[in-house]
Amino acid sequence: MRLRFTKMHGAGNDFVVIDATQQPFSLSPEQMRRLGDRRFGVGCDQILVIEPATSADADFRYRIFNNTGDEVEHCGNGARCFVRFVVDAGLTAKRDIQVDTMNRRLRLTLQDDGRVTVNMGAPVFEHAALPFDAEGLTPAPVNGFPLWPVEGVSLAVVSMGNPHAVLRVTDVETAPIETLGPLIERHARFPRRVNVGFMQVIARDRIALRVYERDAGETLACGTGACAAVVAGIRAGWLDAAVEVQTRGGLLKIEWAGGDAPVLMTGPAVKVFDGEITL
Ligand SMILES: N[C@H](CCC[C@H](N)C(=O)O)C(=O)O
Repeated sequence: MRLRFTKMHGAGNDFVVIDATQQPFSLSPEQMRRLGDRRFGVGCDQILVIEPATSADADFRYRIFNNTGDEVEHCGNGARCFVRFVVDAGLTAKRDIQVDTMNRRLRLTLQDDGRVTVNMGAPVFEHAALPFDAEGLTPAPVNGFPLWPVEGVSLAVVSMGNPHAVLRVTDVETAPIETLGPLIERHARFPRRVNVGFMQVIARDRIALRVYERDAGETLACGTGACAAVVAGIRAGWLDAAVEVQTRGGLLKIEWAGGDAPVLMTGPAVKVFDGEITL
């Protein structure tokens, strides 16, 4: 089938965006994998599919597939690229947009400087939300926030709609991403696997972050991972309510007032090229 797409990135986390409001979308998992393959297809971390809204007060629905073809619940960098796409494609005249993902309602605003602010919803700490199996583990609380011993490190577990395990490291450049990342990503205590964040606290308002993502491996940035890391850092008493997150692909700003307040993420969204592919 011939498919029109747009290649985009948010802080280096890259996407193939499919407008399914203007063309039928029905790819098999194998076709999705080929689309996402950096040698046999277009190549990306995730595939974003834009669909008409299915609820009255939303403007769109947007689905996210990792480049393995697995559908997932949320993608923060992708949400920003989604807004850039629908505005540039003339699919909406709005600049404040409401979109439904698999399990959340996001509110997004395209700023005058071209950055996008996303209301990412509130973090969830219940283990069933990830899911995380803490059976038999004794947490080591920091400032009353439980960190869980897994594979010899202390993990904060946070759901942003998708699952995150965050550990604090002294230097992200020397952190054992390649070994510990996959070990935790597919650890038995995370039955639906997990995104693994390695956070270096530089100051109370600045961290460096690398994320070994579920399915995709290390990406240059992870929006939901940045939210999860800042939330964990605030709960542990290491961070203030507004934090600049340095990722390998660029800077994200994350704000969280605590409790059941939503996490706000602001960052870039860039179109790279349009294309067509036959799958
Ligand atoms: N790999 C993630 C999905 C993409 C998240 C990330 N790209 C973001 O910007 O939030 C997962 O399986 O939950």
